[in-house]
Amino acid sequence: MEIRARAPGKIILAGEHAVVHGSSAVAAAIDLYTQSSLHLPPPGDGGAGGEVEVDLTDSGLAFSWPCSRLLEALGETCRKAELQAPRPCSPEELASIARLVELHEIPEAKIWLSAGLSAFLYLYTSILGCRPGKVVVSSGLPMGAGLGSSAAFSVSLSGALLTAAGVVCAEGAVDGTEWRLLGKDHLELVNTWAFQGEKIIHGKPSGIDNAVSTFGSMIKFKKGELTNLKSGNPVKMLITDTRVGRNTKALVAGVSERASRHPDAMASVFHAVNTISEELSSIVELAATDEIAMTSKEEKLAELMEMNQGLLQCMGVSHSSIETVLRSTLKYNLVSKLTGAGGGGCVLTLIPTRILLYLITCVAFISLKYLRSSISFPFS
Ligand SMILES: Nc1ncnc2c1ncn2[C@@H]1O[C@H](COP(=O)(O)OP(=O)(O)OP(=O)(O)O)[C@@H](O)[C@H]1O
Ligand SMILES: C[C@@](O)(CCO)CC(=O)[O-]
Ligand SMILES: [Mg+2]
Repeated sequence: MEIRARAPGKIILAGEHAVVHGSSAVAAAIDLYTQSSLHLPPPGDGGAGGEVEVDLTDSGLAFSWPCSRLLEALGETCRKAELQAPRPCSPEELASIARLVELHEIPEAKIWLSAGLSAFLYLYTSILGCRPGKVVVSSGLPMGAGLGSSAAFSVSLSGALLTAAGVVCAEGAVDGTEWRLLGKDHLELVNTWAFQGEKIIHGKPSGIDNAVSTFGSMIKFKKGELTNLKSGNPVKMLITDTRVGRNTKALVAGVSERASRHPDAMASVFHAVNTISEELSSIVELAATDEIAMTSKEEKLAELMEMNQGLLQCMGVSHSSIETVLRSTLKYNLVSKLTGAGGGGCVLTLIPTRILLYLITCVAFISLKYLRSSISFPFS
């Protein structure tokens, strides 16, 4: 049996980090996905002699554990958890899982994979027990770059595993693709499991990344509550990857440490971010119908993104590579902000309609010129 599930990455338009401390944030799914393909041998095949395998195709590494070894190390977990209500991974269980991951020598340059492997082992053994199987993971998302690769990993894995366990199943088709969607209740369950995976990778996630990866579209998120945002006119964003690697867990911990050193100052920063996210989400929802409204909507969005970036600098999560992108885009009067955990990773730049119209006019002008010269050429 083969089951395939995919989940998208995301951008955060406003509110990252502050959302961990209770502020609102706004995020949107993007069309880059992580896919998990689960292969299960027929029941009775492999048995206690079988293995649990994971093939991480993007990093070119594969890992496996004999089922008997997993059963010995995890005992209770391998008797399968209550699937409708996942329990958090206890520190003892996490320590046992870490020892299982350490059985493999992961190259130093790819040691960051160990968090993803721990999340994999937790989700696999909690949902399917210690039965043999193989998962192949592939992704179009850059890993550790602020586009929610860890959440897409946890959501696609949870989707495939819960489908195999028979507790969720796909319903309607996604327009124009071979993919089918899960119903609302099933998505809720996938999201709850994926959040447990995110906790293993991130330490203290707010839940925004797994929520937007599970439910898609554009959302406002505050203290675990999700509101769908209906955006009339889509805004265009350019995503620049600084290619500076960083780790969300460490950055989130750094902000919490700063907050405990300067509680009042940081509370004001988080409050300001909350106001920005609230205002941004209401602007997004304003149905812009004519050109003037669209322009003023973009101007407001740009200003709010600029203010949010300033507050992210206050939190200590910007980086010289991010500042270079900010300066470069500012030369063209374009506003940018980091997205996701910062410290490197990706930067968003709002591309206003005026620039798009300018680009379209340039392309039209160039093709017109080319057309004229190609027509006139034979006569000249
Ligand atoms: N396709 C994948 N294969 C294996 N591990 C993955 C994959 N995608 C994500 N991971 C795990 O997630 C980690 C990256 O998560 P991290 O939260 O640091 O960055 P991100 O999710 O890309 O960015 P952000 O959280 O800011 O949106 C990797 O180090 C790895 O452990
Ligand atoms: C930095 C953060 O706010 C967003 C990471 O994409 C962490 C989180 O909310 O879990
Ligand atoms: Mg992440």
